[in-house]
Amino acid sequence: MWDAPSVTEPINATVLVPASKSLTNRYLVLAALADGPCTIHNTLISRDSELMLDALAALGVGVERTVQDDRSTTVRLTPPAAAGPRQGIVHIDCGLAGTVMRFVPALAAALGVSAHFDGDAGARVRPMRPVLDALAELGARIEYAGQPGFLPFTVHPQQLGQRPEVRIDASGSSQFISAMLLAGPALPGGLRLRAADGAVASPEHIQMTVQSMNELGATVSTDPDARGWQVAEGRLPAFSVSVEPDLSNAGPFLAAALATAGTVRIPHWPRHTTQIGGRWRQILPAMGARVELGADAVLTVRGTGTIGGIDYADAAELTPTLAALCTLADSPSRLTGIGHLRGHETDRLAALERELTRVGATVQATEDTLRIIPPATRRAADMLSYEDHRMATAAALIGLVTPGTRVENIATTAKTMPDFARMWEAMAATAGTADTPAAGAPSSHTAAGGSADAAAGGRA
Ligand SMILES: O=C(O)C1=C[C@@H](OP(=O)(O)O)[C@@H](O)[C@H](O)C1
Ligand SMILES: C=C(OP(=O)(O)O)C(=O)O
Repeated sequence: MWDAPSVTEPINATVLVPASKSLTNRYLVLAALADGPCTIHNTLISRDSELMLDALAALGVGVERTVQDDRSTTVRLTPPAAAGPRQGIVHIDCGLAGTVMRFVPALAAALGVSAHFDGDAGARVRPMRPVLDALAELGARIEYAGQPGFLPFTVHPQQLGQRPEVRIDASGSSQFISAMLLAGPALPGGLRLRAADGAVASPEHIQMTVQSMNELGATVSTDPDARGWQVAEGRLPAFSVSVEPDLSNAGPFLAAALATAGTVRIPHWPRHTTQIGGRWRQILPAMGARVELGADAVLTVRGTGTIGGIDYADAAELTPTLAALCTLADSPSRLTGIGHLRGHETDRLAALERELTRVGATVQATEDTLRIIPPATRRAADMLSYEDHRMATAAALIGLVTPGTRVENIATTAKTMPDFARMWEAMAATAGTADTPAAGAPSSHTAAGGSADAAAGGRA
């Protein structure tokens, strides 16, 4: 149990947010398909990215890392010299990382490596079937060790062949589509992929995959209806890239500005991004904040003391933070189109319903919607995190303005932000300090009452 810090005055912090999990793990996979060594600056170092690095090493990718003076990590990856059948079966631990459990089986199959996959207990119930069926359709053999369609399983690539078109049900996760697209350049004849009828989960993440691939020299096209994709076969040219800060993980810090009527600045905010966290720039003003992206790439969010409820669709991985903020609002909210979050780290709709009710909110979860009526008075509670980093950070946000809140297993934030507790405590410690313009150099502490720096992580 972690005693969440609480404040009674506005916070005033500059927060250096670590690199994006989604971009890091895409760049890592793509480096395995390049024609020479690749360099990834400001690589996220967290449980999910470590699992990906270990998986790539098991597939024959050379991995060297260097910690830079500014504490960011640069990773140099050397792809395997040639794809093709190898002796033996490699073992891959997916932890609870959706990007590892979905992206790596497709990559292993495309590289011709037989691999056994397993993960945390919570990973064994996350949906896998659509991507494994797609690999089977291309000629791989999938051997399930437990329940068919779930971890653990072994992928035997056999001889992958070409298909005119592969169809995938993407209603459970966009990662099924992303996995196949990322492996596409290494598949014989490339890939033509279509989403089967029905919803496509988290479409921003598919766009992120397509854009990252094209930026790094792959050839991926999207059908006009955004439900079909074509990937050309061919090794990517060796690349060097720098990872943006994780804008979804910026969310709880930005929300803290609203919760405390304070100010939070995030340096290195990309003006254009494929990250869904880019949407905080629209969501937070709609809830009453003042939001400004400066020419110096610092995003400044100022709380006004009023938080309005919101009716919002498709918040995807932003949902836990948003739901916590809705609990602090002065009017009800409705979050729709989030049914597939029931297959995330935990059933997030059920978990949010339970935990937000614990602090006094009236919460109703339907199959794909959350309705949240904020409590007249919040209760301090012991909030559970369900091995879910975003449930833990959502609880920290409530704790920031609800003295006595404790959060179970705050260490679960190591999935994407290992330094979260320290960063959050540093941010809380700025409560009551004077508001000053954001410092240009994010790591500088201003003397005597200036804006404190709750920095951690590296800069691009
Ligand atoms: O591809 C990615 O990096 C991700 C895709 C999304 O998954 P779903 O489509 O399963 O929601 C998102 O929620 C997850 O945090 C990261
Ligand atoms: C759903 C998430 O993670 P994963 O990549 O494990 O699917 C998430 O980070 O919100």
